[in-house]
Amino acid sequence: MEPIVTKGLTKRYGELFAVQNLDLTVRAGEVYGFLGPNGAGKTTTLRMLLGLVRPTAGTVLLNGRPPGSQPSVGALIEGPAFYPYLSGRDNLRVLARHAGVAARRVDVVLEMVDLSGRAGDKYAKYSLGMKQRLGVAAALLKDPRLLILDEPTNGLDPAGMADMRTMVRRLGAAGCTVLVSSHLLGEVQQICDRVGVIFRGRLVREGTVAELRGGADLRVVAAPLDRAAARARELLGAEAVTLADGGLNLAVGADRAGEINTSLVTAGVTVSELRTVERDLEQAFFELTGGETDVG
Ligand SMILES: Nc1ncnc2c1ncn2[C@@H]1O[C@H](COP(=O)(O)OP(=O)(O)OP(=O)(O)O)[C@@H](O)[C@H]1O
Repeated sequence: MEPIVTKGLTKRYGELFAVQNLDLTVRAGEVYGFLGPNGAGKTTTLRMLLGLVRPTAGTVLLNGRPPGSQPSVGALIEGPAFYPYLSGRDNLRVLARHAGVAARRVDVVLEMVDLSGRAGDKYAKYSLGMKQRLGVAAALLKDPRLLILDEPTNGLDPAGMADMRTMVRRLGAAGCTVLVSSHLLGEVQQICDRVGVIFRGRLVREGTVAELRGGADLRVVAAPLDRAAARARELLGAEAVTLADGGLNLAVGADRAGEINTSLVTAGVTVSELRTVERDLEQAFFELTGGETDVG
């Protein structure tokens, strides 16, 4: 059974469709990146997944059941409320008692988020990254099979972000399904198996990081460039050829490199460079959202 399936999920606020007709599937055991610029509808979607916001239309199934109080789902959706004067460990003990979770689980989750060494320190003394990780620890208390994290790296310094990434990867490797939202491509690119891109409330792409990148381009530097461009357009079609940085970017696979080289040389073009370049996710994201990103 899939941990998350939404069908036609929609939330309207007055005239505004915060989320529109969203079909999302998160598979068991994967780390799924929910990527989109600020205001794209990520938080609204996650709130609907957790049953905190009522959809205008559409359905959500978590492990085959409608959202609600399911022990198999943990979430960090907004800064969790902790007692500043209690230690991290004591804060978790309070939560564990409320949730009916055995006290010994507290040290297990502290270890999972790499806070064991600082568990006795007062929450007020924690860095933002440690506070966020304690929030994740709280979400893990009930040993959920599905973890939903809303922008867990928001506001963190690079070291805090790296710690959070390591932690999410480790949870994924341990068999937990994780849905993590972000407006930062780099984050998602580094930790996620699959990515869904949301823009203006709609899911505009879904796939693996590699699929989203759309494969590689061929980069050609040649002279005269105009003749090279004309020949490449004849061979590959105009839409596959882009002039950039004093060369050509060709949207074709590396398997055509030899053929392209021969064709250019035959046309009297001198080829000084011909190599494959990976398109990065940032470029794909930029194209999908028409440049309206908050790429960090
Ligand atoms: N309660 C609400 N009432 C009216 N409009 C809302 C409400 N909640 C969200 N919106 C609007 O819905 C859109 C999507 O917001 P949402 O918070 O889901 O985006 P987001 O992708 O999570 O962005 P961010 O990263 O900035 O939180 C925004 O235009 C927002 O202003």
